[in-house]
Amino acid sequence: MTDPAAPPPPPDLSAALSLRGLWKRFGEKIAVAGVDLDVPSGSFFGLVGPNGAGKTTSLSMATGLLRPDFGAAHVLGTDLWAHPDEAKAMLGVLPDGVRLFDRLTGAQLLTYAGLLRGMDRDVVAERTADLLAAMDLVGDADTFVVDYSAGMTKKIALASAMIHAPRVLVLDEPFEAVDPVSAANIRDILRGYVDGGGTVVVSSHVMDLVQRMCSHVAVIAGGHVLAAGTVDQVRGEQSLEDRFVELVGGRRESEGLSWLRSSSASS
Ligand SMILES: Nc1ncnc2c1ncn2[C@@H]1O[C@H](COP(=O)(O)OP(=O)(O)OP(=O)(O)O)[C@@H](O)[C@H]1O
Repeated sequence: MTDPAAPPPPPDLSAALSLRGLWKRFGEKIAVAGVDLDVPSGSFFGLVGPNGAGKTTSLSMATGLLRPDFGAAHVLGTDLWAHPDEAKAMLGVLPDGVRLFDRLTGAQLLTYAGLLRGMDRDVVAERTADLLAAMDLVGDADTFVVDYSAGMTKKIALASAMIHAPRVLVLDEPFEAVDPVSAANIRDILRGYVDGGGTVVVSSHVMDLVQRMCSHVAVIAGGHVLAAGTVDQVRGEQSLEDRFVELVGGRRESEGLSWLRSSSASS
């Protein structure tokens, strides 16, 4: 946990993402309370934490979607809030609760994402075809995104985040609503991306997936980082899930819901 009085250490300019002293308050609610975090370049980094822990708020501030009240974020040594264009060119982001231009078809949306990034039209066409194939969306390339299922929408949003071949991918819950075969395909794509020198940051509630897939993990709760390091360092001799529960606490006895048990229903 960060001592609010202590100045944060200087950023790690070699890290893919280096967050220092990030704070965010919404009205009375302090969502993020002094997050310091380094995501090593070339890592597959999992961000885990209970509901409302501050994961999405931290990732939004780390990727230029939300301005912090205090603190700084560096992307591969570039100060995000001082040089947003330069830093954002290196980032691919799958935000939480994606809102897309859904009156476009899947193919049009990818083309639009590539052209917005200033890419050459031929390269965009080639990558659009590759990404549609990789995401198993070729058959729905000409369907409007508004008519996509939740999992298909997640996949086309992920493809949009990748079209400019960013050096760092930041993905908020990328596997939510995605079917197991597509999830396995996406995991393969992400592993290949990391093997090729990219860095992936994923937030997830699925501990087993993070333990299997990620090289590094940070546990965040109450707006603070409780533990961070390699997955083995953080989990020690336990499973990541057990370690998470130990760090975060919060297991509740369900006695309070005795009225929900049919055997005790009397009124
Ligand atoms: N725009 C907002 N206005 C007010 N409160 C907000 C806003 N965004 C987030 N919060 C609050 O900040 C806290 C952290 O939210 P955040 O979405 O970052 O959590 P999270 O760890 O991503 O949660 P989850 O796992 O449930 O997605 C929560 O208490 C949330 O209610």
